[in-house]
This record gives sequence, structure tokens and C-alpha cells, in this order.
Amino acid sequence: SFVSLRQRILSAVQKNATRGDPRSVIRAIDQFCSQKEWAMNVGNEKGCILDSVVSEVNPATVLELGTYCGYSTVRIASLLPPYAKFITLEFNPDFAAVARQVIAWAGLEDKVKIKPCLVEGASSDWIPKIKEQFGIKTFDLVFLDHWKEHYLSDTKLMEECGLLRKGSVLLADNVICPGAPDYVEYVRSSPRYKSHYFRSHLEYTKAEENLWYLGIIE
Ligand SMILES: Oc1cc(-c2ccc(F)cc2)cc2cncnc12
Ligand SMILES: [Mg+2]
Repeated sequence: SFVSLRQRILSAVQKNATRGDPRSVIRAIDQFCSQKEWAMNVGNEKGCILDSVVSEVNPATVLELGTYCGYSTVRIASLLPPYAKFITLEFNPDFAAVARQVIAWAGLEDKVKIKPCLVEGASSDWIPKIKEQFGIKTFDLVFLDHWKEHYLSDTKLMEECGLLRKGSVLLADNVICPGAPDYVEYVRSSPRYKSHYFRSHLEYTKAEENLWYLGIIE
């Protein structure tokens, strides 16, 4: 029967990565996606930029919008201190099912702390419920990597729900490709944000891409 790309990625992890070793899970996915089939993981080049931002912010609370197969979830979770609270939202139940198994293979299922840390459903439905559901006041770091049409609306929703504070950092993937022009326009013209971008490339390709870094200053 037909095996989906996400299933082939999971099989590559279970075949080539060592249980309990997050770095080997990342390496197995990157090898599969650069040598066999392209997939929309953030990839190693942008992943190293993500790692440096996570290490610098050293966040106690993290929100990831868009889990997919859990590649960036594993990268982020493996850098967090043990007390950190990390929520990742995935709309697609099939992606969420694979991501749970990839996160478990990396041995991080308890590290991506709050159960259900991997929340299935629409970000716009979940964002207003995060405070009371997970006992989180504000996020130190948000990684936006879901549908580009929702970057701006979800950022405004997080602001309205009081989930962002002075010093919160938003890091957005794919602001060039596929692109989130309304988001970039809004944050660049807003006095609330200090923004800059890291030049990089679309995962597993030579196409120009940026990771868009936002520091909230007010
Ligand atoms: O990193 C990403 C890349 C692409 C994508 C797809 C097709 C293409 F041609 C170029 C880029 C789509 C994404 C959707 N959600 C999250 N991240 C994504
Ligand atoms: Mg992406």
C-alpha cells in the first residue's frame, strides 16, 4: 500500500537514528531529505540559526507553530533547560502522529514538557486557551513555521491574549519562500518590534531564504 512521505521520514529515523539521541534523529532526517526526498523541515542550515537563537534566549517558555514531523521540535527541545515549558501546535493530525513518534525516538517526549505538549488543532483556536490550559503567562520564544497566511493573524492574536512581553523573541521561517509579506510589512513598520533577518537558504536547496528575527521592545 502507499507509504506517505511523512511515514518514509519516520522509517528513516527508526532505521538510521539511535534511540534517545536527538542529534542522530536530526542527522537522519537531514540525510533522508537531502539525499532521497525534499521535505519542509527547517533543515540544518536554518536549524543552526534556530539553535543559536534558542541558546541565546535560553527560554523558560517556548511556543512552536507548525510541528510537521517534529524536526525543529527535537532541535529546540534538546537545547532547553529541564524546567522549560515547550508547546508545539500542529493542525494536521497525520503530521502530529508522526511527530509524536519522532520526538519519542529522540527520547524527548517528557522534555517537551506539558502534556499534551503536542497539541492538535488550529493555532487560532488554541492560542486564546494557552494561559489557562498550560499555566503559561508569556512566551520567551515563539517559532513560527506553520501556514504563512496565519503568521500575522496569529502574532496579533498572541499580542491580544497577552502572551508576548517586552523581550519576547519571535523567529519566523519562510518569510521569503513561500513568503509572508503582510507579516514582514506589519512587524517592520511597528514600533513595538526590533526586527532583523538572518540570510539563509530554503531547506535542502540553494534558493535564497531568510529567518526573520523579532525582538519585542515595548
Ligand atoms: O519551510 C517550508 C517550506 C515550504 C515550501 C514548500 C514548497 C516550496 F516550493 C517551497 C517551500 C512550505 C512550508 C510550509 N510550512 C512550513 N514550512 C514550510
Ligand atoms: Mg518552514
